[in-house]
Amino acid sequence: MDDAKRVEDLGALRRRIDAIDDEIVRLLDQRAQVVREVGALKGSQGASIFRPEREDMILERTAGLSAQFSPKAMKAVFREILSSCRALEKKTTVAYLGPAGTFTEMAVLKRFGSAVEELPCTTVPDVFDAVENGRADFGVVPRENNSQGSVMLTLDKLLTTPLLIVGEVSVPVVHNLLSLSGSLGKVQRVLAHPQALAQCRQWLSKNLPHVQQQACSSNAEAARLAAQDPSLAGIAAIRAGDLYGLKVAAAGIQDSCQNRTRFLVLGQQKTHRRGGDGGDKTTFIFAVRNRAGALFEILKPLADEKVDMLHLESRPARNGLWEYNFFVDISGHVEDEAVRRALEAVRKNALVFKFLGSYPRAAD
Ligand SMILES: O=C(O)C(=O)C[C@]1(C(=O)O)C=C[C@@H](O)C=C1
Repeated sequence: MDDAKRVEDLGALRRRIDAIDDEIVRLLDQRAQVVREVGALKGSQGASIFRPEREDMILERTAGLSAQFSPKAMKAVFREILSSCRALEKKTTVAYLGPAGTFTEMAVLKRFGSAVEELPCTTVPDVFDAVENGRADFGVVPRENNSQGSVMLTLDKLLTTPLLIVGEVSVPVVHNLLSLSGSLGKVQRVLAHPQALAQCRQWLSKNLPHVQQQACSSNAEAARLAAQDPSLAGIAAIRAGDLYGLKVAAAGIQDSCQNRTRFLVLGQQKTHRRGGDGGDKTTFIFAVRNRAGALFEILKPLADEKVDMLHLESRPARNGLWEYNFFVDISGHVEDEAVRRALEAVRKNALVFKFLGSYPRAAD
């Protein structure tokens, strides 16, 4: 085939691609038009614009439709379509534990897509305050890491906040050693959030045994500082490295390759039932009087109603009496009859009871 023919063929193929792209945009515009109508209808009923359970259904349904693309690729495309469509209904502001480049920001992007106004906050309580005071529509905070356990500041705020949990996001935690040079030999001090230092302990003691370690308020802050001094390296996500112009000195240095963090999405309005097997999750807090069999008795209605308990955790009630608040995650939605009845029974027998929300369970 001569060069002229090849250029002609390439031109023809690209013209076909352009025509298909025109069609995709035409369909996206059509979708946007319908979403605007949904927005107007919901606005007139005072219904919430963000419907995570509906978005999850769309993401899952469309993930399996393509003959060419993987479910992961389809989800990435539709996440952004949903994000832009939602923004046509209403601008959404999301507060999160910042700065930009943290895993919490990655959780924001995974749940909401990029068509949101981001409000980075310096502490977990600040995120709660931003949503409680109406400066943000939603908040995203870390709840639990599967190797380091619970985030106490989040649990403590859940005890008193009027907000509800409206969703959860699970993010794989991949730590990287980032520096200006990208050379391991030049690193004289490693900076990171204490959780990240703990999650990379074995790697650090094996590969940088004599290098000093310094705790920072966040991994993104560690990356920011590393960008100012060539002798420093920060442990952070690749995204933080991109933001601060750092190179990768070592990738994937976390000790567990299963390392994930679960984040909670906080909001003002209840989330509707998604349904399906294991599709929803409900979280509540209770306290009981300290006597024999109290915990067994209060949880018995869950067993009676065949409600699956996913997580049980205690925190000191801080009243000086060695009493505890219990944080519970169960499978199902409060709109499910069995869950409603079980929660009613728990509420009746508890000294303290606080419903924190029913929401779609993170898919991965
Ligand atoms: O179905 C809705 O309630 C919509 O507002 C539409 C839509 C969408 O783009 O499909 C947009 C935002 C919601 O979070 C869920 C879905």
